[in-house]
Amino acid sequence: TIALKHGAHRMGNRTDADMVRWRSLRFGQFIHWGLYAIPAGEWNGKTYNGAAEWIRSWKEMPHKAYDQLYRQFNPVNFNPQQWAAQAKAMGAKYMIITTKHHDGFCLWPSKYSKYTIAASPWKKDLLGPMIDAYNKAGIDVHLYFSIIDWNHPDYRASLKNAADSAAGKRFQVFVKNQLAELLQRYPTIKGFWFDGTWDDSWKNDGAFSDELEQYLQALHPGLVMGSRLRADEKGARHFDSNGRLMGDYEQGWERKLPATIADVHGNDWEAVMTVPENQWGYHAKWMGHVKTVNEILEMLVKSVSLNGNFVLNFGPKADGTYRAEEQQLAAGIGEWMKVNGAAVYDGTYAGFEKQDWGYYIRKSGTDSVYMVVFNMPVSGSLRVKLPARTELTGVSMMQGNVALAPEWIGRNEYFIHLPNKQQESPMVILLKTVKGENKDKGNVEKAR
Ligand SMILES: COc1ccc([C@H]2[C@H](O)[C@H](O)[C@H](C)N2C)cc1
Repeated sequence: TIALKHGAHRMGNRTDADMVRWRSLRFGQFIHWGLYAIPAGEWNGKTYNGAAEWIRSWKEMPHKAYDQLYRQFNPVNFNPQQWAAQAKAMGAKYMIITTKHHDGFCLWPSKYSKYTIAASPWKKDLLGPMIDAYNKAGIDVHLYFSIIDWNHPDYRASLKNAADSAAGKRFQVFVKNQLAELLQRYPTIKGFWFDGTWDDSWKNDGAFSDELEQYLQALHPGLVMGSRLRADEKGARHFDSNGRLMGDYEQGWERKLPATIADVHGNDWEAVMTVPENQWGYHAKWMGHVKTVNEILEMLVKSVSLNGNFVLNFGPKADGTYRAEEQQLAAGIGEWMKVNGAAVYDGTYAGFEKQDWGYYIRKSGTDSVYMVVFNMPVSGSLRVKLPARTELTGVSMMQGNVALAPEWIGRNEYFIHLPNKQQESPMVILLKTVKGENKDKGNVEKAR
């Protein structure tokens, strides 16, 4: 291995209470909200085909015009209690809110910037009421913070000369001050979700990102921060130059999921997902495919089956309301989670051989294994192959707690014959297992 001062400092996952909690939550809500919701992907009658929150980088959008939008930001229909109730009904257990996106506009009245909500017609802090409402609803809050800041005069994508380096140093002080300010103002937040850390100015100062992580942990012990914050002193990001994960979980799964358990290398990880193909902030015209309830449920269940968290993104309008598609999606997901959430919360990789019908999820630290069926076989019979030294002591449908009698079909394999092959939504079956020898057939009958 290469000697590193600013690479990973920990082998293996964190095991402290704050990380155990983060891992148990499994399902989060991302919220991208800011000035970009005003143009909403359109300007001067033209539609921007990129991500709405990046419209300032569009050649048709003059920077000056974008930078004046704060004068119009007045979310008169903002209702944080309603937002929290919607998230709770959906079954989200944590929420990540954009404190400031790459445009640098702060949703809180930061004393380190003039480009904040205090300068808008709304004037008042938006983060505090949100954090209070979500915490009251029993939902943890994490803060998204973009290092890239298109508004700040000292931001540099790369440091080309002494003047750049001086600006870069001033900018690092600004970043540290704003983060400390957020922790001081919002002491109940559980983590930071860093973004905009791909520019050379950041990548080439791994030492700063390392010191910043340690500074924030010292200020707020237990804080959960993903790998996106970090570079090592050789410019390696997420994974250091020895291939070891930096930060508390792998944070690279953006609009994509790992395929198999091998892809996650035993690390904690989290996937973040948009409802359309690539829109985080509110875009008036969603183009292309909009994901359905069952598609999102499969991504959530697959993530948990591979030991990860899944976060679904919402982009509120400039007035503080949600578009109908997002409201319907939240409600539909919530309906399924109300009945089947036990299979998701506190879920982990089960250690069973993957089958085509869907995913296994083990309730953390127990012998209870859930089968979440997405692909009903034409036979209506679900194949289960038990891992070594595992015996099956009970099988039941989650819905209605109906007992099922599996058929032993040789060695460590069983068929679970389902009475009804029809399925409109993912079906959950609970397997009770015990550690033991894979004795001869029918040990389920004996155990009954
Ligand atoms: C492909 O380059 C990207 C894609 C997404 C992003 C930003 C999005 O604006 C959103 O905030 C997402 C979480 N982040 C990675 C930045 C650069």
